[in-house]
Parts: sequence; structure tokens; C-alpha cells
Amino acid sequence: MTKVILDAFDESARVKQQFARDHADRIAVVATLLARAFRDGSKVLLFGNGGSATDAAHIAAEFVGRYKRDRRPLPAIALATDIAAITCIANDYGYDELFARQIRAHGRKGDIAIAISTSGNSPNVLKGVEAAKDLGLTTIAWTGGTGGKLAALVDHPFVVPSTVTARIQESHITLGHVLCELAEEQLLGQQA
Ligand SMILES: O=C(CO)[C@@H](O)[C@H](O)[C@H](O)[C@H](O)COP(=O)(O)O
Ligand SMILES: [Zn+2]
Repeated sequence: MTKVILDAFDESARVKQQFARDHADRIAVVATLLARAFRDGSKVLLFGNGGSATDAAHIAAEFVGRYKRDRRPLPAIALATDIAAITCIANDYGYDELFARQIRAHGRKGDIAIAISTSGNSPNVLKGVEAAKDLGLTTIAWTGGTGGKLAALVDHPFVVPSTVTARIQESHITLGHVLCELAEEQLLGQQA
């Protein structure tokens, strides 16, 4: 049992270290895009399934509430939290339309769409990105493994170097926290 425990933590740390080294420049670029979008009055839409649905909600809450520092609320919406919209869209239009329809409802040019899929191949996530691109949103993907179809679709792909769903998600949530921290710093100025 101890081996399972130690292996999981060691692998999570190793994947995160490799991911950070591969993506540090891109993380800085995307943090600047987020800060600029918020400064311009635009918003962030985040979406994914399962654990990625709750990662989307977690990071949206960091923006709307706060991450580390007191500041104005920043507009961010997670698209798998409104149970009425989810059940209506899935029931009336099909599960694959879940995110695309909400993107078309809420998305405006200048907004940023963050699509989260460990496989990069969930049809509703891919359709959500296609809708975002049609509307002129900046598109970002948090994915893993090969990046699937998703990595090739978006403006800024983040591909975690692992094929294990849980390990990929563990890097995604760290990525989300780092983006919040950097965007907050850029909006408020670095703390002395
Ligand atoms: O959290 C986990 C596994 O750690 C699951 O809930 C997982 O998110 C679900 O199986 C998702 O449906 C996987 O979809 P995706 O990440 O491949 O788009
Ligand atoms: Zn999980």
C-alpha cells in the first residue's frame, strides 16, 4: 500500500515539474492575455467533464471571489454548474451541445474560452471550442497525453506529459492556480 501512495505522489510531482518546464513561457503569455481581457471588460468561460468540470468551477471561483489578494471580482463562468441549463440542453439538443450552446449564449468577441479535457477528445468540449472560435474568442486548452483533437484546435494548448487522467488533472489545477496568481499580480501590480 505504501508503494501505491509514494508512487502516486512521486509521479504527480514529476509530471508537474516536466509540465512547468515545457510550458513556462506559454503560461506567462496566457496570464497576460487573461489580465488584458479582464482589464478590457471581457470574461472567461471554462468547461470540461467530470473532474475537469469541477476544476473549471474551482478556477472560475478564484476569479469571481479572489485568489490571494483583495481586488474587484473578475468575470468567469464555469459551464457545468447550472443544472437547469445542463439538463435542458442535454435533453433537448444532446450532450454534445452542452458547452457549444452555452458558449453561444454567453461568449462575446474578446472573451477567453478555457477548454479542459484530459483526453482532448470529448465531443462536447471540441464542439464548445468550435463555437468559441466561430465567435472570435481566444481559445485555450488544458489537456494531456497526445493532446487529442483539442490541442490542434486551440490558440494556446497546454499538454500535460502523462496519459493518466488523475495525474493530468493534478497539473491542470496547479496551472489554474498559477494563472490566477499571475493575472492577479498583473492587474494589481506585484506586491512589494
Ligand atoms: O475525474 C475523473 C478521473 O480522475 C473523471 O471524472 C473524468 O474527469 C471523466 O471520466 C471525464 O469524463 C473524462 O473526460 P476527458 O477529460 O477525457 O474530457
Ligand atoms: Zn478525478
